[in-house]
Amino acid sequence: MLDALPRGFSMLPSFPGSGRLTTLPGTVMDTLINLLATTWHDIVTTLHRTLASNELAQGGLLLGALGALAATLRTFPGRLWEAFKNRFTLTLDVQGDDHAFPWLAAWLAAQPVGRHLRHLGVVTRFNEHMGGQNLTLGTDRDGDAVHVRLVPLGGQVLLRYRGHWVLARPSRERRDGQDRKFLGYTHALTFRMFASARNVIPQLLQDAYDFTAGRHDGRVEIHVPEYQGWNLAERRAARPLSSLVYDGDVLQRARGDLAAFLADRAWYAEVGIPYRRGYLLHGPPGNGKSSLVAALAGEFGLGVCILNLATPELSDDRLVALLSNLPRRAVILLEDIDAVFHGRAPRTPSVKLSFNGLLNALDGVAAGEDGRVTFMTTNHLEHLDAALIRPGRADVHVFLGNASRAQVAGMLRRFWPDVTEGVVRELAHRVPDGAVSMAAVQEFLLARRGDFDAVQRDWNAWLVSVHKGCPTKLRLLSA
Ligand SMILES: Nc1ncnc2c1ncn2[C@@H]1O[C@H](COP(=O)(O)OP(=O)(O)OP(=O)(O)O)[C@@H](O)[C@H]1O
Repeated sequence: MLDALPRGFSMLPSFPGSGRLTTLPGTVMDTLINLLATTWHDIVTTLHRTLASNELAQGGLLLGALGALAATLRTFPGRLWEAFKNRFTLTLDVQGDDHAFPWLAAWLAAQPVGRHLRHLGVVTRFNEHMGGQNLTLGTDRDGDAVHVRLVPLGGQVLLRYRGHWVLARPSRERRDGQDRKFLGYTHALTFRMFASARNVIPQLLQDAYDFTAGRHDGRVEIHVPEYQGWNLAERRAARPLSSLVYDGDVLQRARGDLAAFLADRAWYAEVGIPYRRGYLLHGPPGNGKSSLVAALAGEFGLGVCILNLATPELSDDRLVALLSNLPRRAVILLEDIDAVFHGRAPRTPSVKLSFNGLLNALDGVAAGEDGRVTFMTTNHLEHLDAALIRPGRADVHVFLGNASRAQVAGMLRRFWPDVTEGVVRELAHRVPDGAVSMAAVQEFLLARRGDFDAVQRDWNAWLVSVHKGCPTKLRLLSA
């Protein structure tokens, strides 16, 4: 049939316009077809002649064919497995920055087969929920136990869950920023199972959640930003609220307000108000702003996400992502906001965040059902733009000033509960109201821990020394 076609080659006529093949005149079509057929015929004939007369070419072809076959056979099981996986199995992926990750990781580590995971990591700053094997190495200077934990980072195990086979695989990937700067690791968990196991996934999630829920041990989890999510940096023993001494009913009001907010979720939804509350703690340094946040968090079993707004890595977009990605039951703490903006202007060129970006992020959608509790602290209320601290962004303003006499007395009682009330009051009375910070009082008492005579002996000299540069207060003191 091909042989019957005319051979030869002739120049194609040029066609005006955008003529398509179907519009070509019949003779031109014929010429084109003939040309293609002739070329194909020539190729086949040449190949045939070469192979018939050249053993080397024959061998080469055979080797090539065998190579192709071997390659196909080699990849065949993999491709068969891929096809099988796609057809009959399903995958459940959980990324490390997702709230469900610690539940599932802990659940997996607690399964008997979890012990067979072969890629382990050692962590000393860990979340109980990470699961793994806890090792106690000794005690530190304070007598607190020093733990490390072996956590699964890789490998895979096959386990049986509610009558289904599940292949579980923890993994982690290195994350690099610009110029290959190491940013940390991204953790993930993959569960692969037969498609028929789809209906046990909700139960698996429920079991993992139940496994970790209610395990709160009273420690406050401190989170720091990691990329667009949060990383558990530390678990601190919660500070009891009773260990803090504030003036008047400051503490009770702050506690009551937060308690009411946490209990009011349904009401907020009902009246359509975004479920969030902002607290502004202001006053001179060392008077318990950060301590109050930590103590309230411990009291209500909340975590604390500490965010430094001045860091050059914090852009407007990243702040929005971080605020909408808070861990469950965690408050956000923006410390020393006056160090970032003076009015609306950034204090240093390294601050990437814009003032409007901060306002928008604070106004953004509250994170999930948990709502959002924001604490801002500042030593200089007067440096802050009114827009930042208006109700809606900072609903409750709490002033924590220097120690009042009542606070000094309270601190003395904490250190020496057995000292008579008369002595405590007399010592406290010598301190002018608002003249020293609570941190300074604490430091003085700590240095004389267990030696009340030294406290009485050094009290006046100490007051004079902390009042250097404050003549009015000194006069009061010596009066
Ligand atoms: N009202 C208080 N009651 C008991 N201890 C206090 C009080 N205020 C401060 N302290 C003690 O002083 C130290 C410093 O307190 P904290 O860091 O909370 O102060 P701050 O107001 O946040 O300071 P800054 O403004 O410098 O960040 C803490 O160790 C804390 O125990």
